[in-house]
Amino acid sequence: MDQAPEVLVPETSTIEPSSDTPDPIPSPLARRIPWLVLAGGLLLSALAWDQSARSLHEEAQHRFSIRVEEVHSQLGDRLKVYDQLVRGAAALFTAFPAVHRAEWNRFVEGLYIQQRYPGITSVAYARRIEAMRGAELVAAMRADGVPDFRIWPENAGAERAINIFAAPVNDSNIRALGFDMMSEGLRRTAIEQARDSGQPMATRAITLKIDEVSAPQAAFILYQATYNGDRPPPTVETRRAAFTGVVLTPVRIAPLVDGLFGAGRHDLGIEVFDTPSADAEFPLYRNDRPVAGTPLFSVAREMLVGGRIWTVHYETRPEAEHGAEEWVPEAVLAAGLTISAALFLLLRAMSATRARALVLAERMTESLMRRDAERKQLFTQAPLGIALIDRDGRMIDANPAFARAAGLEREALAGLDLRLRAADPAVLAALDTAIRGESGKLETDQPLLVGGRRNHFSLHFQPVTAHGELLFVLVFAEDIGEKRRAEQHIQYLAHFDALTGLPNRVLLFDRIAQALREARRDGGKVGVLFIDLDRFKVINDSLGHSFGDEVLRSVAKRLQSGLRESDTVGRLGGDEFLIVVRRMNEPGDAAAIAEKVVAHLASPFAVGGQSFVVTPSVGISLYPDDADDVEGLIRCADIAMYSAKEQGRNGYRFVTKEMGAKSRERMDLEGSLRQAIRDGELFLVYQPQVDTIDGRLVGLEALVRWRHPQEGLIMPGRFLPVAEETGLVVAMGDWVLFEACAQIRRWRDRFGLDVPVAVNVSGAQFRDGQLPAKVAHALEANGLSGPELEIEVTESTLIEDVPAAAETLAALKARGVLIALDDFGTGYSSLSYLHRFPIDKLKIDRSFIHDLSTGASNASVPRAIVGLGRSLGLSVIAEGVETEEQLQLLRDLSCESYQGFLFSRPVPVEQVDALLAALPAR
Ligand SMILES: Nc1nc2c(ncn2[C@@H]2O[C@H](COP(=O)(O)O[C@H]3[C@@H](O)[C@H](n4cnc5c(=O)[nH]c(N)nc54)O[C@@H]3COP(=O)(O)O)[C@@H](O)[C@H]2O)c(=O)[nH]1
Repeated sequence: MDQAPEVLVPETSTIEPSSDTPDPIPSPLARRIPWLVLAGGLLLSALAWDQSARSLHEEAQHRFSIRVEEVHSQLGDRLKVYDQLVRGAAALFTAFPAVHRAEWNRFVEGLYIQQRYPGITSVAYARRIEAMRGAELVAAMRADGVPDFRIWPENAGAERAINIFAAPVNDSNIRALGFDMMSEGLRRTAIEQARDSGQPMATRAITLKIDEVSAPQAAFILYQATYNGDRPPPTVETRRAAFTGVVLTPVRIAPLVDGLFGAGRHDLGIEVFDTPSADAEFPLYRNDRPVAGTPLFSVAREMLVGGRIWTVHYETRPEAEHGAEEWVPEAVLAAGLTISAALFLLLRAMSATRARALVLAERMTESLMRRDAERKQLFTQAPLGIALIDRDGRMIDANPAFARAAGLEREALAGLDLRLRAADPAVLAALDTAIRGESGKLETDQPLLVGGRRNHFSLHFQPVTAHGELLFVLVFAEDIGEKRRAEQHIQYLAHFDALTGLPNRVLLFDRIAQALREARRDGGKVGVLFIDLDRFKVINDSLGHSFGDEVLRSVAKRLQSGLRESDTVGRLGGDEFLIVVRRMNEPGDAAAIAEKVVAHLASPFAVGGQSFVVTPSVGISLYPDDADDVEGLIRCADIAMYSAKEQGRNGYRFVTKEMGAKSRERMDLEGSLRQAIRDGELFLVYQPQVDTIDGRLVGLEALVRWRHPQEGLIMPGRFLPVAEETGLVVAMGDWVLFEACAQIRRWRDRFGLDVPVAVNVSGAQFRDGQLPAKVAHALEANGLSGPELEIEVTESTLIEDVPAAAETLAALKARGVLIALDDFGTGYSSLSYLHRFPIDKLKIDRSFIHDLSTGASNASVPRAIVGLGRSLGLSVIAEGVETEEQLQLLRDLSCESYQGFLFSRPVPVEQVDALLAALPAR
């Protein structure tokens, strides 16, 4: 079985869960991973944010430094330009000492100071004069076109520097003309420094004269001294001596600094201090009002301006502290947090998904394993044989049931070529058809495989394909031998009698019908013989059913012997048999068979160590003489059989028209009896039982009669057999029992009756199981205690089922009633059972009494019965006593009581009334 495909299964029947099934619950580490990732993510986000903020800070600082450097150097450059300006202007005086005012004005105008030199209000020249020579200067200036020129202030020092040129020409600069620069301390100091150094020198912060009135603001004046001669004097003394005046440029600081920035672009805070200075805390310039709080960055740089040291404070402006990337750290942080949270959620979800996937995987694995194991179990334990055959007809695998069905070892089946080994060619054909893709079914009574077990099999061939390709052929083999045998048995039971093996009623009917068809077609007669065994009921009841069954089997064998092949003997049921005689020429043929039947049964039967004779009563009907259908023929034969019985049994009769009428009467009787019970047509008569010696009344026997509305009085001998056959005897017996008890009540009330009244109970009543209850009810309903009533039961009834009979009698006895055994002596084994029954009285059957008088037998039986009764303490009564002779014999036998026509026939109630009334009071 090595080459077996996936469907092959090992011999296993248990389903074990897999040990390597993954744990569906995530490990603690796996559960922590999302949290670790979250913590790591938060940390990295914080670090990234910090790093980003730092680099942004450093970048801002770097930007600030560069910007400061840029602004500071621009400021320095501008001041140097101013410096160059005054130097250049001074050089003009060196080259042309007699510069005229108009030339000066043109020179300055050519400088475009307003556009190029922010903050410079004018480029002026102050000439040094001695105080005494002021008037000359005034006269010369006025002559030179400045009519209002005057020197101011008037009370000046010995040395003066009078502002004679101031361009560009405007009102302010014109007003500044004549101002003595040396008259004011700050200016004079700067001028003297400029004179002595030969370098441009600046005043400390001042308010320009031109601004004093309008808008005071910080300014300084840059001075450059001019000297006589072509070259600058080399020493202080020579410079003082050659000093001719100063070029000066008043510079408003605010425009100077503001000019460094574009319009409205004060990205830096700037404060310019003139240091060292007493007013250092008051800046020369501040480009904006101070803001609350500390700036992000600030720096102080120094600058040499006209011999003075300026300190310039730079600081970041709030609006410019942060660059365009200010959002970056927050964005980095936000992104980090978002990514961390997303990662966390993703991992959590993945962890949960994984857990769910693991659970799902485990369930699927378990399910698959279970299904696999179930499929294997199904295969190995299936009661149905299953085999897999490949496309070449070779056995791939087979389950144990198939091996059993084939009658071979399972191992021996592997690789077996079915084409060579199939026992039945039909199996081979079905296999080939299945290999071609068509399923099929067949039944075979051959072995599945050559050399295997022969049986009846049902086979189903099922091709199994995938994508149109044949994988293998599944063969299902069912051993239907049992089923077939059961079906055959059922068939047999349906047509044959289980006890005797003879055809039963169904088959008999069929055979008669067949014979009738033949006779109709070919002509001729059909005979039906209805056989009933005489007194078989007695055998059955007294010796037991198994004994009776054995007798029936023996009878069946004898009936079969001597019959023609074409004739059929069957059993209708009970002790009734039927013989169908086909192709009969004349009635004598049937008579001959009937005689043969009587003759065959005549010799004694030996059953169970006993030898006895069974006689038959045979009724014969003929087709087409008596009836032309099955039912009619059987009914006629049945009627004829009854007639044979009436004629003394052990013989045969052909059916006659009169018999048919009698049979119909019998059926009519059944219907009428039903009605009689219902309509109260039954009544009781009573036969007295008297003492053999003195004729004293010792009891009464109730006997049923039927007053038929049309036919008058009908005796029980006529209707009781019908009542017993139909079961009506139970209802009838119930009525008799109750009516007798009611009569006892009446007689006791009227006449003080003190002898028991006997009631006959049939076998059917006794077997009913309800008798004790019914008796109890009848007694109670009529206020009787029990001994007033005597139950008569026949010996054969008791022997039928001894334990049940003993139980019923015990129950009756317990209720107090008396028990009499009727027809005693006619039974077969009565004596052996007597001691088991609680009996009070034995009734000697009237046949023995009759025989006494006729001399047919001696008195041995009545004597034995009387002796038995005495020894068992039972009273004994003889029935059917008709003559004095019989009575005398009974007296001789010491039989204590009797009943019979000699004393009284059964009489109606009224006559019993008279009898009782005549009795002497006791
Ligand atoms: N289950 C029941 N069986 C009953 C009932 N009533 C009667 N029977 C049985 O019917 C059989 C015939 O009874 P019957 O025709 O009433 O005959 C009885 C007597 O009339 C008859 N008898 C009495 N004395 C004589 C006689 O001197 N000579 C003579 N030839 N016949 C006589 O005997 C019958 C009583 O027999 P037994 O019961 O055995 O004492 C009969 O078997 C009845 O038992 C019933 O209600 N239920």
